[in-house]
Amino acid sequence: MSTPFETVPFGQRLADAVAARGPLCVGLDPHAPLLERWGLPDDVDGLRRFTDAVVEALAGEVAVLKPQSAFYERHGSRGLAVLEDAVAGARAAGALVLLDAKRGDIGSTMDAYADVLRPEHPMAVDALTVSPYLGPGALQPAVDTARLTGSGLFVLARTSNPDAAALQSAAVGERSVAQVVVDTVRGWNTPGWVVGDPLPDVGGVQDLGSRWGATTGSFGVVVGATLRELDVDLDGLGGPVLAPGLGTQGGTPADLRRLFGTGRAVVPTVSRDVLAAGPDPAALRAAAARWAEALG
Ligand SMILES: O=c1ccn([C@@H]2O[C@H](COP(=O)(O)O)[C@@H](O)[C@H]2O)c(=O)[nH]1
Repeated sequence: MSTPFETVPFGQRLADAVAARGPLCVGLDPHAPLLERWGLPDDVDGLRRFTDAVVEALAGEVAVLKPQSAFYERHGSRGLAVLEDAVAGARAAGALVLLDAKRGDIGSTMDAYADVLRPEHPMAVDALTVSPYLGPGALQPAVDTARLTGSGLFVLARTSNPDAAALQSAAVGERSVAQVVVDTVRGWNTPGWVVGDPLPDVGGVQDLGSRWGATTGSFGVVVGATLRELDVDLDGLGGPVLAPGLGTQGGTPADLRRLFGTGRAVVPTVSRDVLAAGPDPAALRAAAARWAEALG
């Protein structure tokens, strides 16, 4: 694929969107019980009506929309067509689109997964969630594509599900798995660093480039708002933190402040707790506004 580029990198576009609209990300998770609650059938027609309603209500309001790919894939190619239209519609209305697909594989396959970050892709998105389970180096093709196209990645580090620590807090030498992930992403946000290089020395500078602003990098991590304590060191990350787990999974705005304080570039993301307010567009907007205010 040949590729024209976003002239402004994802990290800067995200910082600009947050400045204009606040940091809230709303997830599109059209699971069957939710469609039923909205009075919609669990089929492609229901999926489209749900998705159009959420995009219509929120794409002009929130900084980021995060469609969960699984809920579209389960409806086959027609479900993916709904997702393609939603991504285009959301971006046209000014929201950044983070595709939550948690991709991760060996290099050649990762390269293909990363094509969704190219502007000429039928579902071109601004950023993608990726899984580091095959090793940080396996994600390099996605990093290269993101750099080339001015898009972003969020890497699973300390996820919001209750049993995540069983793997993510396991020790690799002196660090946890999650810390290796965070440190790798810190490297990606450092110009010139490649996997295998010594980690950049942040010299004790907290949040070097991690606050919103011109220095926000395009590579972020996922750290759940459900953690009892922040057991990874995010200092000097240089990029944003996507924080899921709010609302239905039990995380609260107070948890977010306890874990991350106020000085980091955190994107809190809420799906079910906002979507449950639909299908009325005003009610959806009000639910998102309530979260935005509580998180403010
Ligand atoms: O650690 C993670 C990473 C991603 N998710 C995704 O978020 C939504 C669930 O959001 P709710 O606000 O709880 O409805 C879903 O798409 C997950 O795959 C996560 O929950 N935790």
